[in-house]
Amino acid sequence: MKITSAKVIICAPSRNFVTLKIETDEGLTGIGDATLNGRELAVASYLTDHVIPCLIGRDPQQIEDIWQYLYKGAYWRRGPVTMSAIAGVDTALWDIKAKAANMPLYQLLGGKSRTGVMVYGHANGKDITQTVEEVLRYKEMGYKAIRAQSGVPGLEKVYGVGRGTMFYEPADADLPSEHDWSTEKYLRHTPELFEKVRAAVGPDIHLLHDAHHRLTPIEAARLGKDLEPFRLFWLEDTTPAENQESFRLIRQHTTTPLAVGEIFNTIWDCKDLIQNQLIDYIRTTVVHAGGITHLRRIADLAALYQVRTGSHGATDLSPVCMGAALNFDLWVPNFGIQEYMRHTDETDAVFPHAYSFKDGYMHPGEAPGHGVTIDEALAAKYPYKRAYLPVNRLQHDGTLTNW
Ligand SMILES: O=C(O)C(=O)C[C@H](O)[C@H](O)CO
Ligand SMILES: [Mg+2]
Repeated sequence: MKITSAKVIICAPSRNFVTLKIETDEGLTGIGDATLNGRELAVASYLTDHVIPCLIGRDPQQIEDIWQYLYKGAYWRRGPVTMSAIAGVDTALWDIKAKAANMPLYQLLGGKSRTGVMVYGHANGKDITQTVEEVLRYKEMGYKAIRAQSGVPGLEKVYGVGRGTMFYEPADADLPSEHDWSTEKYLRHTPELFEKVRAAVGPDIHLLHDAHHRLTPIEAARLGKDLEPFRLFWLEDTTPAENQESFRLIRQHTTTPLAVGEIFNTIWDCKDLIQNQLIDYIRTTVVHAGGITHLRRIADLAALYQVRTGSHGATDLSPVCMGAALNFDLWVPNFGIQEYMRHTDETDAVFPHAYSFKDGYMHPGEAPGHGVTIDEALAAKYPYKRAYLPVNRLQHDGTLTNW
């Protein structure tokens, strides 16, 4: 089999997505997600200008060799642009291989290890009362695990709290909008939020929370400690994780399980965290961590240390990524949970898919490949529209901080 052509499809049905489509001389095609929120065109250029010319004529069945060729061959390794581009190729090649085998991708990976993929949904509200109502609504919809985020008194806009309740989209402007931030206000508010949420929802629902990289290690340690009575499934992204060592300090102070990794691109970003057992869940996902081939390597390392997976699944990861991730999740032995932030109907129409949600669990479906396709004619009706994530400034003096 040979790769005869490949192209990048950029579309914006509700938000921007970058999709790589690979065609072969045997008529089989595969697609991969290569979306990098706010930097979409950089990955599109990386693929079109630098990767696609290297793919033509290669055997798409040699997934590992192509992965190594793109990773080592660039000389400049790692980084979100490179690894999202490699992920796009890798996902499309696994799609082709599974279609050639006439199997859903999870079968090719080793078959299913569980009956369904437990997912967590996003409940958020402008204040505690509204967030509690939302958590109960998610419970009613069948979710077994729910992430709770709430507006903070005295702050105008807070990460995780959108205008709508089902489709939160933080990349909301063609230049970054500016939010204000106060760690003191957030740390005062969040334990009360979880006290109320836990009391309302009962002991059996898994609760999660995302601090979105905003705290120092000692602040994170305090939050983890304050949240212990409410038995969180995980506390996510407490500190900017470039400094893997900082997790040691957090760990010394709290038994609240820790999750990190949505902005990691390779195994090198999480190697120390895993080997030193400083985290409980690794959140790397297919599109930003080099595809199925590399994610499998990360999960295997994590398994040695009883660290479980909890892949990122926000709306800026396309349904193509979601389909691939669900196949991975159904197989991976050390699965923990999968994030599931629903896409809009417009997005779902552009990316018809075999996966489905029922009673808190998802299933990738039985279609050969990863089970997601793209309606190119429909995609063409939604051209790229620049959209950036916000930035945060400290409320008291305007210093730029982590968003
Ligand atoms: O879903 C999450 O946990 C996020 O933190 C979402 C991120 O803000 C989003 O993917 C940024 O593009
Ligand atoms: Mg997050």
